[in-house]
Amino acid sequence: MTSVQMSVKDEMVEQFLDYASRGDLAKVSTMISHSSQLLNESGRQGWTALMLAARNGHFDVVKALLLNGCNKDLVNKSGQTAHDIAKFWGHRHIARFLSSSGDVALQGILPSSKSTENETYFSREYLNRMSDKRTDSEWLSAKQSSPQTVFIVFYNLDPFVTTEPEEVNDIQPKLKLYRFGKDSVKEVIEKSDTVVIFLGVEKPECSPSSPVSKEDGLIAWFALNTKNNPTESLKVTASNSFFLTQPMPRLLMLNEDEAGIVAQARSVLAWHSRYSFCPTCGGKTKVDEGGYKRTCLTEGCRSLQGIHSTCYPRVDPVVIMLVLHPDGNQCLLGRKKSFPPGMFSCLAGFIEPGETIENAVRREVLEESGVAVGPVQYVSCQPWPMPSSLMIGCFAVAVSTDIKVDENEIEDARWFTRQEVIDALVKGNQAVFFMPPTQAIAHYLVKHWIGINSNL
Ligand SMILES: NC(=O)C1=CN([C@@H]2O[C@H](COP(=O)(O)OP(=O)(O)OC[C@H]3O[C@@H](n4cnc5c(N)ncnc54)[C@H](O)[C@@H]3O)[C@@H](O)[C@H]2O)C=CC1
Ligand SMILES: [Mg+2]
Ligand SMILES: [Mg+2]
Ligand SMILES: [Mg+2]
Ligand SMILES: [Zn+2]
Repeated sequence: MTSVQMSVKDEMVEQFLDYASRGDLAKVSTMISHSSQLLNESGRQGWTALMLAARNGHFDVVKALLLNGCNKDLVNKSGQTAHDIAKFWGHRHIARFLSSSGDVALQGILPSSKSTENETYFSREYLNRMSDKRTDSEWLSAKQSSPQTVFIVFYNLDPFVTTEPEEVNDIQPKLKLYRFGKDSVKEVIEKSDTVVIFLGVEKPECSPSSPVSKEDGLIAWFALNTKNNPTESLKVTASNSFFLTQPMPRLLMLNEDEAGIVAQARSVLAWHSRYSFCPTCGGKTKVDEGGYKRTCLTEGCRSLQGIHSTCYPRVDPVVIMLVLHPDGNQCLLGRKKSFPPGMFSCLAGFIEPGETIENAVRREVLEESGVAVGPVQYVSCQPWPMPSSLMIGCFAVAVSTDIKVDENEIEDARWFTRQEVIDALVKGNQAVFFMPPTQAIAHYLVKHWIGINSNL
């Protein structure tokens, strides 16, 4: 670095420290938004902006610095932290604030994080997957021939469902997976293009009234997918049964137990339908381990040496985030061109290789909306079997508020006030905008921020 560059930088640091010391929040915030590296810079005697703000009792500046991710554990040349300094000079509220955990810096913006796991649609584990049985081919084939075993059938990844007789005329009837026995699916299973996967066994508490299988008391579930319309050969008894086309939004009409089963089955079956050949050599493969592996049939293929991820079902992690305004009372929602008119949702994006959840949140929000994000907090996740994503739901706090939409990705993004969001949740499509359905994690994140019981 040249001496001219050095002095420009020194001058900036000097000015930044001066603003922090004098409690000029607006100037401090502007400088951070241009250069976040200033946050941990120090001047004379190793004093940082946080220490100077703490020394002079500027609580709002201390909060802003922490919110932007400055390190509160740095020490000056006398070995004092910002906390020590605040305590020494009698600013007890600042000292208390600095001594509490990092999360407290976000108080009033982020809702308190609960340690309990939050259930979302598609996330319920109705079955015990019993992965140890996937390699027990004898056990698997005994289960496939057991009269108690349940088969669910997909045709081009659309599940075969039925409606409850009394619900047929409802505007939006609840759908149920059609549970076939082994004899009804015999012909379909024998077809060469059919893939059969083992899903698991019913947990005892799930099936109190089901007949118990005589071999080991476990009722197994399998799913199969075929590319040829199997309606003829499925000995269907119920007339109000059909293949559920258009997964979105119709897959959201199942009950919670079955939504979890479909999340598992459809994702694995979609993987089979897209990866029929070996990704390493392009050769033919065979289905192994109850449908949880595809093994290459080409002798000497590299995928046969050691363990390779190409042989196992894939999951794509996606971050989905509710970005909160620094004032704590607005949130950022966007809309894609493909959304129904009037609908806004959380921003979302695929995690890229070599990226953390937090960095993916910051990158996607910046790319799509131009808003810079500081702290990120994980909230909950949701399997999304279209075809095989895991939606990782987060809250994120914005550190800049100007919006510049990337029109290639989204059509619009806006800050909505808490009241506008409450109206959208309460009034549905009578409000300024409307939200995705309750089953989507975007809906859940917004409700969770507002503090409404997410089961309502
Ligand atoms: N459950 C929910 O509440 C919501 C779910 N979503 C889902 O989140 C997912 C990701 O959101 P986007 O905004 O589309 O992501 P995105 O913002 O990363 O943009 C999508 C683009 O990323 C590229 N891409 C990178 N990796 C990809 C992969 N593994 N699969 C497909 N495309 C990939 C493609 O060019 C694609 O057009 C979508 O599948 C969407 O259905 C989105 C919003 C709400
Ligand atoms: Mg994107
Ligand atoms: Mg996106
Ligand atoms: Mg992306
Ligand atoms: Zn191969």
